[in-house]
Amino acid sequence: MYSIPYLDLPPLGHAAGTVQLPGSKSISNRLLLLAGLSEGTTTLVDLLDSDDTRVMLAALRTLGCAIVQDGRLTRITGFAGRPQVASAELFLGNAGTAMRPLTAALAVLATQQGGAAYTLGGVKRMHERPIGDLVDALRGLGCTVDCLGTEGYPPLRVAGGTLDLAAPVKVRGDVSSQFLTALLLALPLAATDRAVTIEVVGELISKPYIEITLNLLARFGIAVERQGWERFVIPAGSRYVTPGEVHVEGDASSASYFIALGAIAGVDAPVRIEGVGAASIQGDIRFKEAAEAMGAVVHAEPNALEIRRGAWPLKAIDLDCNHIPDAAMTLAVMALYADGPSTLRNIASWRVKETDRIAAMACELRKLGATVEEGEDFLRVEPLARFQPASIHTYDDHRMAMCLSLAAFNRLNPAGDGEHAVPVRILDPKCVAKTFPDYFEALFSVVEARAADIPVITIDGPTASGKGTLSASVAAQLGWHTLDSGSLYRVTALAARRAGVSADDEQGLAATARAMQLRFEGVRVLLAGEDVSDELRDEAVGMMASRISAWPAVRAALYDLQCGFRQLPGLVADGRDMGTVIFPDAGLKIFLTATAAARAERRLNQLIAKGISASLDDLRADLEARDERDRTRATAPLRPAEDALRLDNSQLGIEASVQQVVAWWNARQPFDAR
Ligand SMILES: Nc1ncnc2c1ncn2[C@@H]1O[C@H](COP(=O)(O)OP(=O)(O)OP(=O)(O)O)[C@@H](O)[C@H]1O
Ligand SMILES: Nc1ccn([C@H]2C[C@H](O)[C@@H](COP(=O)(O)O)O2)c(=O)n1
Repeated sequence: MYSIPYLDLPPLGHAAGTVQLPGSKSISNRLLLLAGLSEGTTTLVDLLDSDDTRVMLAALRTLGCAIVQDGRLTRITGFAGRPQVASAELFLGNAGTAMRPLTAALAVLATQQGGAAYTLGGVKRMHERPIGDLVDALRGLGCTVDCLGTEGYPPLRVAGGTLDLAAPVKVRGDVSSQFLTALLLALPLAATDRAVTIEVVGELISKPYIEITLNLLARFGIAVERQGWERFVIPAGSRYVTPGEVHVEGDASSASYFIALGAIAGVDAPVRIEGVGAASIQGDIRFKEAAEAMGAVVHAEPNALEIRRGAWPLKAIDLDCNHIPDAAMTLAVMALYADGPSTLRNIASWRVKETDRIAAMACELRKLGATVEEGEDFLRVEPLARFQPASIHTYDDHRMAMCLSLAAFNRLNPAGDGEHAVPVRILDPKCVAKTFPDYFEALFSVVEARAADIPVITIDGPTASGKGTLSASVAAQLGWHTLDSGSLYRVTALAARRAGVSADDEQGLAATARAMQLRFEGVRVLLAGEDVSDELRDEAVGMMASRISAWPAVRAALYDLQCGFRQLPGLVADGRDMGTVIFPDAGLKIFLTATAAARAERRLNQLIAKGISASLDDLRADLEARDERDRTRATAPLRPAEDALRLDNSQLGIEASVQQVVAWWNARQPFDAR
């Protein structure tokens, strides 16, 4: 996951490959609650691991469930309708799928257990999301529910009361279907002696989510009788019975981003999505039909989808999106690539989600340059001929981040010239943790970008100037990859030494460099499967690396390997010739220096930390000799690129150096501060 303030997406190109979807959030949190309420142990396979499921798991633990997580399996031993604690304060983040059903379940349980009292709260936005319709329904049933802040909003306290099930329980269905889901999940706890009827007031929205609820209830032994979409009867004698093992299918809403990706960029080969398909019980699977209406070519298997681009530009649509409320957001961004204005209707529920998604989507699409009309319950988006670079606010809303990432395909824009392309900055990218923590990693694994579009910062300089340290920290701040090019010369030196190849044998060394079987695992370097990272830092290996790196054939042998590190979303490369030879088109080049005295002292401290003693004078003499050789060799000598910025960190701390480089980088980016 990218836990950084912003992630810049360079202009992206074609897409192909396979994505494994994380488990469905809606199914995961429903299953967790059902397992928690049941007697016995339920094993959930491929449960979603995200912010929203973590708060549900924590709440269930607090209430007395035993939970064991073991790889793909989560085993939950339920509290069988009797929480182990009579009072608890539950923090539920911004997870509506936890807040609503837990409120209902605990309100009902609190009526059955004298003295029980539970409070349920979350983050600030959760306290702005209405829950009044559910509170009214529960109070109508005889539960005692207090709103601790604003009436009709969390935080809530449920405590005591007397259930009266004689009359049907009434609940509004036109703001959020989660209120009905909450009652459907909670009321089997009360339907022991008599059937309980729920009546929906108003037109029920998001019906597919109710189908998921009914489907999962059935698996736990509760066969709800549905009478149209107005009445639901929970049979007398209801009792939750664990089905044993349940597999969590992939998240159909999350699939929408990759379906869109195939429709926009699946040009030569399809994008394959595994984990969800035609057999899905999730309503958002019908996003597939909306994408097909826009031109996508979709091949559906029971548990997988393959998507290719069909019509291009995409076809504009005018669609009632009530049946795919979450996935429909993705259509708003696809509309930028369409052949006319697209209208998404019946989406009023967007306004009470993680953020007011109609307002947020309109605002962010306009930043890209789009013309957008926003109504109480609709959004009309015109195709965009020329995208503007934009810094996208994500409103702590995972779907805003994932949808807007699709704007990075603007190089493919059918109304564009194929040349004009802009990056997209996604602010607070870690908000995807709510449902899809590794979304951006998954995206980068199936998309391509022109090498020239992938940003590079080079950091060259003499030995022990702090290149590696600076490079790693800048890369961590930007979410980029690193290339420690010195380690490639060092590993060549080590491989040659082991193979008995002389430092004077240019062709033998080049052959050694080409034949090396290397693997990089983070900062670790593996040579023929052996982790040689520590050995590479030997002073003798460094000295030999300096000698062999003077040979043009050795440098040529390592050229392609180094270029291959230029991968999405960006690269910070350090060495001697990064800015002059390997990445001459880098967007920012730094020449990092420090006095020989400072560098020798840093090296000494490094050795002392490793328990190795050395003389400061010897170290200084060695590094000066190495610098001299690196500077004076004929091929790719150590020198600043003409357009490099110089940074002397003799007196500048690591953090200050990092902030300086990031500031230089940002000053060159096209994003404004909106
Ligand atoms: N600005 C700084 N101030 C003080 N110490 C620093 C600074 N930058 C780096 N160092 C320290 O200097 C030492 C050498 O840093 P580093 O290994 O990053 O240098 P390098 O240029 O990559 O070296 P080499 O060329 O040998 O690979 C490390 O112990 C590091 O913590
Ligand atoms: N781009 C590079 C990187 C390194 N070298 C050579 C010269 C250095 O003395 C030696 C070891 O590098 P270090 O790990 O100390 O950065 O490798 C080079 O020629 N070009």
